[in-house]
Amino acid sequence: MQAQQITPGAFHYPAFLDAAAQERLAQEIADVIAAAPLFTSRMPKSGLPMSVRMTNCGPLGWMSDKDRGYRYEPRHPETGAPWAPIPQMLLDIWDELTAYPKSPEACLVNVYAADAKMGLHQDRDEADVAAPILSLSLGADCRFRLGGRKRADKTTALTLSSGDALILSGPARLCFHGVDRILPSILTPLPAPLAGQGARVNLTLRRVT
Ligand SMILES: O=C(O)CCC(=O)C(=O)O
Ligand SMILES: [Fe+2]
Repeated sequence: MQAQQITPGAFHYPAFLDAAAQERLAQEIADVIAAAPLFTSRMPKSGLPMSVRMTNCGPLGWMSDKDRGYRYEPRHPETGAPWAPIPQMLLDIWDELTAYPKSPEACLVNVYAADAKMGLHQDRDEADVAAPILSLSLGADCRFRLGGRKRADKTTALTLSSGDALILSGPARLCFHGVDRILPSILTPLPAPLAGQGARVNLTLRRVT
């Protein structure tokens, strides 16, 4: 599998998952959503809703609300149920692409409608920043933006497509990143098991503690 290094420590694997693997993953994620319904996180302090809807699997899940802000929780904020385990398929991909000695503890599932986006941010709610972040995308293309470790650093844009993997590791682990917009993608709907959920699904596997 050919990786393209975007910046030191940031590796893009275009078409890492073939169509059959995307379909299998979509079924796993549809099962995760059925067990742990999508919810809306809110920005700390302002309480403004995020445009993505989300859920999680794994011992911990990421969420945010007005009063307590960004954090990991062992239970779904609305149902109170523990998150389902991370599917074996994702644990295998983590081992293959990161070679990190510990398993991921959280898999955040972000579901983007065609008009959803995600502002430039760092993933820094994790105690373990030695571990990479592994991202997988399904469905519509997006314009992904990657910067440096300071918000004002120069950024580069790349397209993330269905089946792509992206790793933020080492010097890129704390780089700012975001999703400018979903690109029109009549040709790449979500795989069948996720049809109707939105335009794009992104998974991030994270080590937290
Ligand atoms: O959707 C993406 O590609 C990025 C998601 C992300 O940065 C996050 O969930 O922290
Ligand atoms: Fe992020």
